[in-house]
Amino acid sequence: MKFGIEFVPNEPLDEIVKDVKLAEDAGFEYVWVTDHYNNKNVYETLALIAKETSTIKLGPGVTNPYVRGPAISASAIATIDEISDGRATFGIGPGDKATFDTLGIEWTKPVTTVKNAIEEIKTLTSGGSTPSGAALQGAKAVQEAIPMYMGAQGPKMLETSGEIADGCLINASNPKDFEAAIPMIKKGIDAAGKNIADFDVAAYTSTSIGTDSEAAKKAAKIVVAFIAAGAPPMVIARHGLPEGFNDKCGDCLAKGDFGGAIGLIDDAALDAFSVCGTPDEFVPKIEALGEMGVTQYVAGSPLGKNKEESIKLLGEVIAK
Ligand SMILES: C[C@H](OP(=O)(O)OC[C@@H](O)[C@@H](O)[C@@H](O)Cn1c2nc(=O)[nH]c(=O)c-2cc2ccc(O)cc21)C(=O)N[C@@H](CCC(=O)N[C@@H](CCC(=O)O)C(=O)O)C(=O)O
Repeated sequence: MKFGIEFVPNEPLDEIVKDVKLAEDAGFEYVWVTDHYNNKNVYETLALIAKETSTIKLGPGVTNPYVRGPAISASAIATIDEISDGRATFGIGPGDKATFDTLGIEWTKPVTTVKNAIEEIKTLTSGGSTPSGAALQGAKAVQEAIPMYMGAQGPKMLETSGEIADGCLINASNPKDFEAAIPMIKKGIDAAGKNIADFDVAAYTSTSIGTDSEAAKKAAKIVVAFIAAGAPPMVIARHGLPEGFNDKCGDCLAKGDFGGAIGLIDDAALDAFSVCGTPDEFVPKIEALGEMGVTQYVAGSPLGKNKEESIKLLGEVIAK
């Protein structure tokens, strides 16, 4: 199992760099930086991380092809690849409609748009030019191809990731979600005549680890409430949660009743949408994900009550 860690660039950048260095020392192989227009810029954050680290692979987890055209993303990730001396990875997903409505950006044909973007970025970063004549000159074309990952959850997006990408980052924490997702990815892999052994299935989880199990669970509840609120009814049913559970969470959150939302999150909901507990409790949960075909465990927000302690404890899990 490979281990990755997610950072959201909405805190002081020197804090993020310090925590990424801790993660690198703890044995993490990947750092994924989220990309939302209202946070700090993903590429400037990655550049700082690249300068201050030496082994961890790094990339956007995930950007989208609507706020930046493929050629701009290609230039940005080729630059990160140069700064990091060949450690860049690239995660791209379709983004979400609400964000693009806010930005006044038309969000159409997400599968096709992501697919075309990946093809174009692959061409440009390996020194080629697009049919319209775009080509990277100053942004050094990379020696090794930069691994392409897709942020995907829907059936078509998952299938497309198998077909054209090197891996995918799936926002899910429970083996049941991968039981459903991996056959869809495999459909794309088979259609492209590729081998699933060469594909990285990353569980982009909500993680909360601590020496005190109950405190770790408590720290995850608000994040799980947001995840549950965004989960489609099919996923709610998959995890045996009561019908309308997502709407109940969403209603509380919409009213700003965070106490009410947290009150809804019981162990069943925590188990469905997060991985929580002590290092000893983590091991069987990560093994269960591995048995379902997950090849990279990405520790996502909140990590735990105390980020530094959580990164060190996750290092203990990595070492097991
Ligand atoms: C578009 C959507 O795809 P999805 O995979 O479910 O998208 C949900 C999320 O993955 C997407 O919002 C991501 O951008 C969210 N996301 C992030 N989104 C961000 O904006 N920033 C982030 O940092 C971020 C991180 C992230 C990490 C992991 C992860 O899994 C997702 C992440 C969907 O509805 N897909 C369906 C329908 C696709 C569709 O629209 N099909 C149409 C059009 C087909 C075409 O496009 O050609 C059709 O069939 O006619 C499907 O895949 O089957």
